[in-house]
Amino acid sequence: MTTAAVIVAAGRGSRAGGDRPKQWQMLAGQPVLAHTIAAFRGRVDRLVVVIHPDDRAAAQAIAGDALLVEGGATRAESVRNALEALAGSGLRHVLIHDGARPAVPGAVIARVLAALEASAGAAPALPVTDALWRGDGGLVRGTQDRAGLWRAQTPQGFRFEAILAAHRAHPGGAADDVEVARAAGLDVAIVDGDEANLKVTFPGDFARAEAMMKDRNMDVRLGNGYDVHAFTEGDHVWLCGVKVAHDRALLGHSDADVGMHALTDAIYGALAEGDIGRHFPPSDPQWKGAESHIFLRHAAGLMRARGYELGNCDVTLVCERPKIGPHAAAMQAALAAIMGVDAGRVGVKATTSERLGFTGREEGIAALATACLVRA
Ligand SMILES: Nc1ccn([C@@H]2O[C@H](COP(=O)(O)OP(=O)(O)OP(=O)(O)O)[C@@H](O)[C@H]2O)c(=O)n1
Ligand SMILES: C[C@](O)(CO)[C@H](O)COP(=O)(O)O
Repeated sequence: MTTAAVIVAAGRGSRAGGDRPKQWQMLAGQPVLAHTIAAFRGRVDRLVVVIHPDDRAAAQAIAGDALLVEGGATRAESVRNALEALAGSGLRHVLIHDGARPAVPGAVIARVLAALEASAGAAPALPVTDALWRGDGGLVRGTQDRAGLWRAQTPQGFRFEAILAAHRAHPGGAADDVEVARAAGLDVAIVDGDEANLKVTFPGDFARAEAMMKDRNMDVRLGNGYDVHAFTEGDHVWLCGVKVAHDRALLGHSDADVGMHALTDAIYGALAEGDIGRHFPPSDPQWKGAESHIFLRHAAGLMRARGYELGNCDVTLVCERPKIGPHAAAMQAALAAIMGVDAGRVGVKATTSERLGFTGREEGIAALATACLVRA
């Protein structure tokens, strides 16, 4: 395991108003916190959500496999509780994010992760663009030079052991984890933040966050993939990540998983990134006999690096035999795990070609796939 995300959501949201804490109010049909958790799925190896003890039942309903940890009286205490819960698990990096920032773009998370390769800490921020005043009693009393001033956002990322030690040594009262890290002498790189990554703080922020999400959901990309592999002698085939016993095998440079290849090409297609052959040339001997999850994992990684997430995908296998129905659920689960998405976003089905053509004559298997990518 290398990277975890800690999502702090134990506050009471007193400034946001409403009949429940802001992270439990609805936004685009789901609790604020459900959007925040979804933004990190598939991007980190482990998720921790820090909750208030009163919210355990609500949190269990949306947390999936995330670890739930109880928070403290301040944000810093909540973060510390999560870091202590992760201590000793061999983590390299940790991203610490406000549960109240539900519209964090995937590209911001990717920028923080990339910057951590060269720095002990990295955090997104936006430069201050408005003039700054000091005011008192309703009057402007002075001005403040804005040069070099930034508006801090999250996720703030750190080498795990370094930020754990920094929190243990800090006296408390820090506004964020960058302050804690700097107090311990760590360098923190600034990466580009995003206006969409606003923190829901006041009542009007719910509508702003929802508008940001709607704009983003309009950026939809479709890709299709098609692949064929011929039968040869053997006793099993690999289809959509599942080994299926059969009286033939599929012939190919890799493991010839025709369904996974079609899906991988559909994702590359949606990104205008060519096909598997461009990224893993068949002329390169290192890919001989390669397991196809390497290709699909790469396509899913590229999708996230470009700031997209999988809306859904659908694979159709065309063959007379083997029968796919009994394996379809396992295939959905295998593809979903490789791409880091819920199985409900992955369709796998099959058809025969009514004994017509090369699939009908059982000379090989064909596969078609469609992938829908949405701006993360
Ligand atoms: N004891 C606390 C306080 C805050 N937070 C979390 O830290 C994030 C940023 O804090 P803020 O926006 O100040 O949230 P609240 O403390 O809930 O809001 P308010 O100050 O308006 O009460 C939020 O996701 C909040 O849930 C936390 O986990 N534990
Ligand atoms: C961590 C933070 O989101 C950085 O902008 C912020 O400091 C926490 O929120 P608060 O409103 O300052 O409590």
